[in-house]
Amino acid sequence: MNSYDLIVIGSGPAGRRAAVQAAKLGKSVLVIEKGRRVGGVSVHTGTIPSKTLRETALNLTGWRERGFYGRSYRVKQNISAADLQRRMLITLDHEVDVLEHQFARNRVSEMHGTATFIDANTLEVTRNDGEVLRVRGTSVLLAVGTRPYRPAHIPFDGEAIIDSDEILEIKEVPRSLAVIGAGVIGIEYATIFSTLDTQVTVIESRETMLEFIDKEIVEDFTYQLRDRNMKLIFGQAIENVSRDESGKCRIVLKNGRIVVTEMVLFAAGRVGATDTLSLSAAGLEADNRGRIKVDPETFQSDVANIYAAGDVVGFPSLASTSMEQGRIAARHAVGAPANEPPQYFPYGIYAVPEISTCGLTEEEVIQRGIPYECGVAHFRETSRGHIMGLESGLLKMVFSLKTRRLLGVHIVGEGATELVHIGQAVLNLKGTVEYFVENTFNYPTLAEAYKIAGLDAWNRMGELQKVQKA
Ligand SMILES: Cc1cc2nc3c(=O)[nH]c(=O)nc-3n(C[C@H](O)[C@H](O)[C@H](O)COP(=O)(O)OP(=O)(O)OC[C@H]3O[C@@H](n4cnc5c(N)ncnc54)[C@H](O)[C@@H]3O)c2cc1C
Ligand SMILES: NC(=O)c1ccc[n+]([C@@H]2O[C@H](COP(=O)([O-])OP(=O)(O)OC[C@H]3O[C@@H](n4cnc5c(N)ncnc54)[C@H](O)[C@@H]3O)[C@@H](O)[C@H]2O)c1
Repeated sequence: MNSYDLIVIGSGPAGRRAAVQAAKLGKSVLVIEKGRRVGGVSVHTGTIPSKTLRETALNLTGWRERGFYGRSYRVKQNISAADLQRRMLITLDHEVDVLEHQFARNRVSEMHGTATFIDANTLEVTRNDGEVLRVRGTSVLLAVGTRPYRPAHIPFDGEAIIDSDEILEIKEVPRSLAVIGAGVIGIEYATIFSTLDTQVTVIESRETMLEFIDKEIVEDFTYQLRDRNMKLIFGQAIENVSRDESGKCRIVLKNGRIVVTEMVLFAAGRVGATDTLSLSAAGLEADNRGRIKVDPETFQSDVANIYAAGDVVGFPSLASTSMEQGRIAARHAVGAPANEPPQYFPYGIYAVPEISTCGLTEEEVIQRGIPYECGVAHFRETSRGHIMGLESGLLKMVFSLKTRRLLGVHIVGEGATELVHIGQAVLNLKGTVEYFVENTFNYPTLAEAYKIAGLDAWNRMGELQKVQKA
């Protein structure tokens, strides 16, 4: 039986960073991946395919140019599902190639098969060709991720009633689509398909969506979606979903309303992929959503030599945070502890338009009783916004009145997921409103919105200070 310092189960963002980190520290590492190719959900069914689909849809529809040329402007008429998938496959191949090369040059061993525990140090791997073998690890990292939640009462058929894995393989772009669940996945796909002129209806059982995002940003976002005719139904549970004789999907809501569409995307959460691991053999157990409890600083589970990182440990379930969790877990596992990560990380929602946020929302600041001031800039106030023909886009910053420090940055609009990093740096370096007022920003850029929002807040905060000093 082969032995390794660290065995990593899963080759998604958490697994891959962990494996390379341990290898860089001179440890022997094995990655076990049940998929045919490495990369995990992130590369094959989640982050990268959905973001590539988004980029393709925006390019082929000419979405970004419509501010100038009107809503009927198209780069390509009749965009097909094949058009959308072509670019995705090329991107995925490239991602896998980069990853394989990383593993090879860092001497990380790979095994393709499904891992199950025999005991806390021993794993049985059923390889994809049927062969079964055992391996031993001093430490084991569970980076098995999640899969779509598929409740029994939804009649998934892989064709018209689908989950977020299956949406990547559709044969035609639907004329109408109902998206059940206004979480990040649901909202990203709903808005992407809306750019393709699909009539989209979003059904969400809660009264609002994206509750962790600053309310003013969600309001602006919601207005934009409604303005382009997307139907948003909040506070409505689903009675049943079916297909009629003509193949159309019928969604009956608890209040009796019926929504009829060509396709239904069920995107109401995900569950940890822990059911095939035989966790009990290692002395571990998962919660009712398949997730594993860990120490938030070391990612060590209740069993000393077993660690878990990435989506399988729950919030925030991002590729970005999973990578960092994997790296930290690997360092602890091989006895080279890492520093704690900075307090604030960015969250990017690749809807159309993008949303990105870092730090405290205005609602959180109020809840904590912190005296504060906000600064706001509209992208249409920036020269870059004019050049790009932007009609929308909003950047908001929240500052402490007492310390003048930036507490949170919230953006909706073009480039939000890139722009947020300026705010993130100031936030984690404990910068104040003066940073934005005193520094010069490239012109014309969207980043100038920081200057405008900073001045907006400072004008009010400055007056307050003078009064206090007097
Ligand atoms: C549609 C969608 C869009 C997303 N968009 C973004 C985004 O824009 N930005 C962002 O930061 N995050 C995004 N995410 C989230 C991101 O994909 C996840 O946070 C990330 O993939 C989690 O990484 P992970 O390492 O935990 O595991 P995963 O990427 O889930 O990979 C786990 C791997 O483990 C393997 N595995 C499972 N069980 C076993 C076993 N028993 N034996 C062997 N192998 C096993 C699986 O085959 C899989 O390859 C998105 C997710 C989805 C679904
Ligand atoms: N851009 C990104 O970073 C990105 C993109 C996609 C996914 N993700 C990650 O993937 C994870 C999973 O995303 P998700 O959107 O599937 O899950 P989620 O749990 O975040 O959202 C599910 C939504 O569906 C609603 N819902 C649940 N049951 C329902 C029902 N029966 N009818 C109507 N609505 C219902 C919930 O109230 C919730 O709003 C997220 O935690 C997220 O971090 C990140």
